[in-house]
Amino acid sequence: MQTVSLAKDKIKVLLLEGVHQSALDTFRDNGYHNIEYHKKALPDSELKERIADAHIVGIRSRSQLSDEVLEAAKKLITVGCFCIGTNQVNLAAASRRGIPVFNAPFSNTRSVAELVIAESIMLLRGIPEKNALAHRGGWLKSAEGSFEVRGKTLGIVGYGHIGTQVGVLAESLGLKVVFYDIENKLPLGNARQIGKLHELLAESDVVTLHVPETAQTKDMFGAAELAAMKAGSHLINASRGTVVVIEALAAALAGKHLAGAAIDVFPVEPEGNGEEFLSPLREFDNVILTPHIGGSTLEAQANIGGEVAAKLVKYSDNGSTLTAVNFPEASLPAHPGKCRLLHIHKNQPGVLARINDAFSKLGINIAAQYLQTSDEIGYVVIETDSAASQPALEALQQIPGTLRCRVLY
Ligand SMILES: NC(=O)c1ccc[n+]([C@@H]2O[C@H](COP(=O)([O-])OP(=O)(O)OC[C@H]3O[C@@H](n4cnc5c(N)ncnc54)[C@H](O)[C@@H]3O)[C@@H](O)[C@H]2O)c1
Ligand SMILES: O=C(O)[C@H](O)COP(=O)(O)O
Repeated sequence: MQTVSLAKDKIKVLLLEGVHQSALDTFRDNGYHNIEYHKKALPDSELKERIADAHIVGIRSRSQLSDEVLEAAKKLITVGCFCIGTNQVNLAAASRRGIPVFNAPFSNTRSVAELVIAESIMLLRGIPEKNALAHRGGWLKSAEGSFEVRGKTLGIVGYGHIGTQVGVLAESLGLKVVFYDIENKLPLGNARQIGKLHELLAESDVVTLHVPETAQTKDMFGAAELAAMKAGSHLINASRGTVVVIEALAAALAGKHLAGAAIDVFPVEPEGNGEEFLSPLREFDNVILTPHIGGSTLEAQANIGGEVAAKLVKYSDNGSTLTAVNFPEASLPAHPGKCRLLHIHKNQPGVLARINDAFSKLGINIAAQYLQTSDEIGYVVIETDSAASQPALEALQQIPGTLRCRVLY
């Protein structure tokens, strides 16, 4: 069990993958100066070493926080994903250890949507192959296979934060928008939800994928889905590399069933900028290949840095878990003049009663109390007078089912 009650200069913040300067500024502005910063993701063994004494860790999509890595992170109180995806973190393992995980659900969505729109235009004009040819000294001035996007149909798979923005931007260019989602979604503008994926595929000139990485979306686009797409249509994937079976896509391109594709994410991506990018798609001039940069604009990165760092600081200072992706969400007011105890436990009957009973026996007055639960986790926040903080913390540590306790002054 972990007990953390530390001065800010003792709290180590480990930031990886070159998160934006705005994250460092936010930590420093809030009194967190013990920051270890790395421009890249770390190999597993080094990650385990560096994370061992970290209280707060910030990553992007590259670092894998597996059960094993989290096991090595004995002091970790919270994780920030400075991106949207949280599939790189074993969320269940983090929950089991009482570690809330935060992300930036909106800040890079516009950047992805803009890229997708640009790629749709490029693909329908046949620009990728004309561009590639020109780089090799060729000249292909022809209207053959070159189309306006106006009046064409864009099929969006996953109509969430990114998919909806893609739809709105696409309509402003005169595209018809259809979408497929496992949930019933409010269609924006004139967009139309289609209940069956294959029906969407049959009528779309461009299909763009915006689903998260889940067990259900793994290999979601294989040979059958690609064959169900209109002959001469295009596929865009800026979601996750596991969603498309890349060999099946290569076969659909080789057989000329698809006229082109734009792929930003891959089943296996290079560890860093120095490493060679290997993919069966490299041979196709009609495929736009981008190195997972859908969300990589300076605007997005600056916003994400400030947003996620602020969430981590707030959790560390005040206990708020609002928008945590794996944890009961508690929005907590400031606690001037009181000490705040955070108690994270397995969600089992009787914990709150035991806490109140223990405090009552010790004569500790509870000034305020909050409880939020999820299936697995219970999160109790208690305010007492500062003088009572130590006995209160000791009492909390004895409660059966306790995963972690922390005191905030
Ligand atoms: N390329 C990049 O740099 C980049 C940047 C940002 C996000 N992303 C990826 O894009 C994904 C989507 O981002 P978002 O902000 O729009 O997420 P979101 O959660 O707002 O939307 C995802 C949508 O997909 C739907 N969905 C889930 N499973 C589905 C399924 N099996 N079939 C159809 N629909 C399904 C959900 O209901 C939801 O509407 C992220 O999870 C992330 O992996 C990539
Ligand atoms: O999940 C995301 O937001 C994207 O995949 C971007 O990830 P990145 O921050 O590693 O570019």
